[in-house]
Amino acid sequence: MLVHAVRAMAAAEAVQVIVVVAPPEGAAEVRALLDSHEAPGTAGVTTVTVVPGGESRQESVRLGLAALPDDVDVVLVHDAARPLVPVGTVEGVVEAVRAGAPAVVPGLPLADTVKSVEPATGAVTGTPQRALLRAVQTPQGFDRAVLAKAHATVTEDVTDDASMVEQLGLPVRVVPGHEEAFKVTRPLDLVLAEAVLARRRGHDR
Ligand SMILES: Nc1ccn([C@@H]2O[C@H](COP(=O)(O)OP(=O)(O)OP(=O)(O)O)[C@@H](O)[C@H]2O)c(=O)n1
Ligand SMILES: C[C@](O)(CO)[C@H](O)COP(=O)(O)O
Repeated sequence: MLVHAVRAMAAAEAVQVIVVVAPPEGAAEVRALLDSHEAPGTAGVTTVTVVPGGESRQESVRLGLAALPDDVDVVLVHDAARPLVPVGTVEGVVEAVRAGAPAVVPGLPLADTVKSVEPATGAVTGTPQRALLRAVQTPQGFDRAVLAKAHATVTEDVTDDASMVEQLGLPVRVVPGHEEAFKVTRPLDLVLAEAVLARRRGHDR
């Protein structure tokens, strides 16, 4: 998945530097893995750096940020668990940041109705209006200074970087996400990922 995720990011013309944040004890293994798999279509990529991660997701992002060259002013934070994000989605996020948005997330409308619940009892506490909800994906794009400030300010655990920017009171914009940017988390997701890859290989022939 990591190799596919790196390839997906590298395919975007705007992406010039990739920092892979690896499990601290696995950084050498990750480097070797990437070295043994060429990233085709590395349009504008100049470097792929691997750095050891931290104790938490946020700490790992902070370490990745610290490894970026000084001249990078737009940062994408991507999950290796979303290996099939199409290049158009990546480029859409970059364009929106370059157009002036401090933080940008790709998102899709929901097919399911969502309930909030009391986890201990399962009691439903509300039904948010579905039309107002979006399931957000990665890469999430940021003005670098904004992301750095968010990481220097917010200490509570969050599940995405954009919510840290929300906590700063700055606007976060949603741009169209893509079904193929789904997170490969459950066994069925792997089946779907194989099917998407098989279809893409078929189209390449
Ligand atoms: N020290 C850590 C811990 C986590 N992560 C990142 O945070 C994500 C979430 O980690 P975790 O909460 O452990 O959940 P997942 O492994 O993603 O599982 P789930 O999909 O159930 O959330 C990981 O995938 C990884 O990208 C990290 O970079 N550094
Ligand atoms: C960032 C994210 O992909 C947005 O949907 C998601 O929150 C990541 O969750 P994870 O548990 O860190 O994989």
